[in-house]
Amino acid sequence: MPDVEVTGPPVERDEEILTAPALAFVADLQRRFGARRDELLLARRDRREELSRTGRLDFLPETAEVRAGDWQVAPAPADLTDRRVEITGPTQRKMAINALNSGARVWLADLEDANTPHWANVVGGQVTLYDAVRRTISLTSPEGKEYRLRDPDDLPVVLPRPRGWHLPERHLYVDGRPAVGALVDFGLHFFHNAAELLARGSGPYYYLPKMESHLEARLWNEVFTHAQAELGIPHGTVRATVLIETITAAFEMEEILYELREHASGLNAGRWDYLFSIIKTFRDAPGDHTLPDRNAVSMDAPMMRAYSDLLVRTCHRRGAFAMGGMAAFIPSRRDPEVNAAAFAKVRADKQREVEAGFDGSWVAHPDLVPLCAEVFDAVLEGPHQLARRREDVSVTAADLLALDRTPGERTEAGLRGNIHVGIGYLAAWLAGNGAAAIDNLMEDAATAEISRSQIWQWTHAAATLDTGAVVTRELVERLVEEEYAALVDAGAYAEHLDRARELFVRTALDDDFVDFLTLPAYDVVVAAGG
Ligand SMILES: CC(=O)SCCNC(=O)CCNC(=O)[C@H](O)C(C)(C)COP(=O)(O)OP(=O)(O)OC[C@H]1O[C@@H](n2cnc3c(N)ncnc32)[C@H](O)[C@@H]1OP(=O)(O)O
Ligand SMILES: O=CC(=O)O
Ligand SMILES: [Mg+2]
Repeated sequence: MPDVEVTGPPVERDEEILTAPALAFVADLQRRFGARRDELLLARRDRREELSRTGRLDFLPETAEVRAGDWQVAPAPADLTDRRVEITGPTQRKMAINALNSGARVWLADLEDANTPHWANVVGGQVTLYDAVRRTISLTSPEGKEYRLRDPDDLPVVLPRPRGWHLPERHLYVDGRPAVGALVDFGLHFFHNAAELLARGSGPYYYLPKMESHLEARLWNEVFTHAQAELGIPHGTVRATVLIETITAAFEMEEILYELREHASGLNAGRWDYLFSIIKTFRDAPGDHTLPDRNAVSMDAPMMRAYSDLLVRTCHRRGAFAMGGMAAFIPSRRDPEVNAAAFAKVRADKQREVEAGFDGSWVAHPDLVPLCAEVFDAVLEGPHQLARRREDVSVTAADLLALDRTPGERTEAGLRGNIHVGIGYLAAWLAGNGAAAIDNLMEDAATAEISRSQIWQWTHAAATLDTGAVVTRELVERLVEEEYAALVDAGAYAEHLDRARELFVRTALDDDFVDFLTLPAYDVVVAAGG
């Protein structure tokens, strides 16, 4: 068996991305850092087991000095000082061009929540990013529509988001083992583009998802340090914005910034994975940790406010940007009523963020870029509001864990919605689309995780609904049949619905809780040769 083996199907222009030196670079990352990543995943499991026994979590005593210390992250590079509007989206070519033409300051090029790791997306995404860096990206759609960069000299800064530490890349083997997906995504992008970006006055900048501890941030820092040295890129060129989207990471915001301080740009309030993490972490802990309907948990809930305020305070104290998250409401160019409702809700969300001190925020659709810009323009006096230190904020462990003070009810409509979205989204995912609009909401891997984990928790806790009905396996199975029938009638992704239902039922109901929905879903993709 060769040291490095690509087992994925052929992808257009893969020979430009999977070159021998690029694969050697990724293999080197895998050999140096793969074992440590495996250890960190095991540590996650041990910690979760402890949390499920105690139901308690606190700031780490062993890192008190870091929290008390006087340090700052590296100053922002010139092209990353104004981040008031960031558009997110998959690296599919048409959407990439639309994102680059959207007027946003940053495009989060998503290889994660909004992406499925079909080999065609993994390699195709790298081709898109390669062309985007060099301003050569264009497309003629099957309908004959021409897509070109409107102004190649004035484009958003591109921040790819590699996969989280948990996902393997099962189409690329190093010494007989699947490489770590995150190292493949980062490694290929960095290898092909770091020097080119520098030559163009920018740099290799990334979003880092789903970390659960500062030790995981330390590993990323080691990867950056090594990758830069290996390619002769000056130390400290990389900039990373870390999503604080797990409950354990919320207790280690300072430590995560500290580990990455020579490469850190900011933190982002990834509210959807954060909710998933809360449900997952405390799903079977002693006491009642159930939350109301997914859509009832707003950013005004005390625990979400505490999380968001702590993030702004931590960032600004350390000279890092505080980035807002995603309001899931998607505008519609066809339905004025839906459009108006989406605009009003997104506006309220962005208003809350700018008032809380965030320096910018995310939108999921190009039509929302001007709205987000308008809200931040009205408040920001310069490119950011780092000077607002938020010293008024004081957040305790109890504030972050105030699940029981979250207003809202558990309803049958909520339960049904979780099933509808979960199966509908998984069908899209299996077809290769990692983001979908379902009932005018943006759904991606993070929101689907909430749907299935909430059902797991409600069922295992025998939670009661507003009707007085108890959530049982039988009730869920009956609603699954009904929602499945509705999805069949609707006709979208018909050939994937059976698999999607099977995956959903398994991950929402089996006693053995799967850490990530995308792990068994990826098995299905790989088995189908995708
Ligand atoms: C929890 C988190 O991690 S959030 C971040 C991850 N999630 C995401 O990034 C989701 C981003 N958003 C999307 O993928 C899309 O907006 C969807 C799938 C939700 C909806 O997409 P569509 O159904 O195509 O929306 P719609 O029909 O209104 O799109 C209109 C146009 O805008 C484009 N568009 C929509 N969203 C985006 C986007 N985020 N980036 C670039 N272009 C976009 C469409 O491609 C379409 O282009 P066209 O007119 O040239 O054909
Ligand atoms: O990645 C963002 C989130 O909300 O999850
Ligand atoms: Mg996320």
